[in-house]
Amino acid sequence: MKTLVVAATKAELTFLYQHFNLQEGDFIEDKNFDVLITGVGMVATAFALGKHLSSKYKLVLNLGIAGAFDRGLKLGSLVNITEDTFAELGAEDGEHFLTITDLGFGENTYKSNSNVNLNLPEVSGITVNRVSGNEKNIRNLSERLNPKTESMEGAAVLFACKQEKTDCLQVRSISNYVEPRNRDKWKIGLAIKNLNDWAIAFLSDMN
Ligand SMILES: O=C(O)c1cccc(C(=O)CC[C@H]2O[C@@H](n3cnc4c(=O)[nH]cnc43)[C@H](O)[C@@H]2O)c1
Repeated sequence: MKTLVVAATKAELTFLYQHFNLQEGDFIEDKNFDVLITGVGMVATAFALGKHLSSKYKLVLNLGIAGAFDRGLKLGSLVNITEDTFAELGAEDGEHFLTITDLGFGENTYKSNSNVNLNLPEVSGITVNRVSGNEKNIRNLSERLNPKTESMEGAAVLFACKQEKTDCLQVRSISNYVEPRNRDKWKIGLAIKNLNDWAIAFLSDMN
């Protein structure tokens, strides 16, 4: 059985493509693992996984960059996001937020699930449609959910894996802090390099 590597953009896997000499394209089948590029966001991710996730995979490995709420996480450092929440899924009730669980429509938090020990800091994250860049919104999210990271896909991957009963891991590299938007401070290159170095070693060791 194979591993399915899932990322939002090909740019986030640049060095992995180079190292394993992968062909161009958004779904690549290699000897020991396949790669799926979903597009940015939870809708694109859910759609792509709906098309490609199947029982032929023993593990889904979600890779990407992420924002950090926790200033203790260094830019370029890697985290194992073991729990991820759809932060906006629910209803506003004045100043109060009702989750879909409060509304009686199911879960909004999903966990990763694997026996593999990654030896990376384990954190909980949130998944959003809109990158947080407004002080009041950031404070509300922190108080309500106490997340350490933020991405636009993570919870969708964990959700799909739960539906398909497939083991999954989410490893992300911190590219920026969650704060009022200042793109000049983002360290995307460093985050992608460190993420790819880790992923190349992990996938090489597995096989
Ligand atoms: O501009 C570039 O060079 C570049 C290269 C590769 C990827 C990007 C992206 O913007 C990827 C979008 C991806 O990043 C995740 N992300 C990163 N930081 C945050 C955040 O603070 N809040 C939410 N999501 C974040 C997200 O998962 C996107 O899919 C640019």
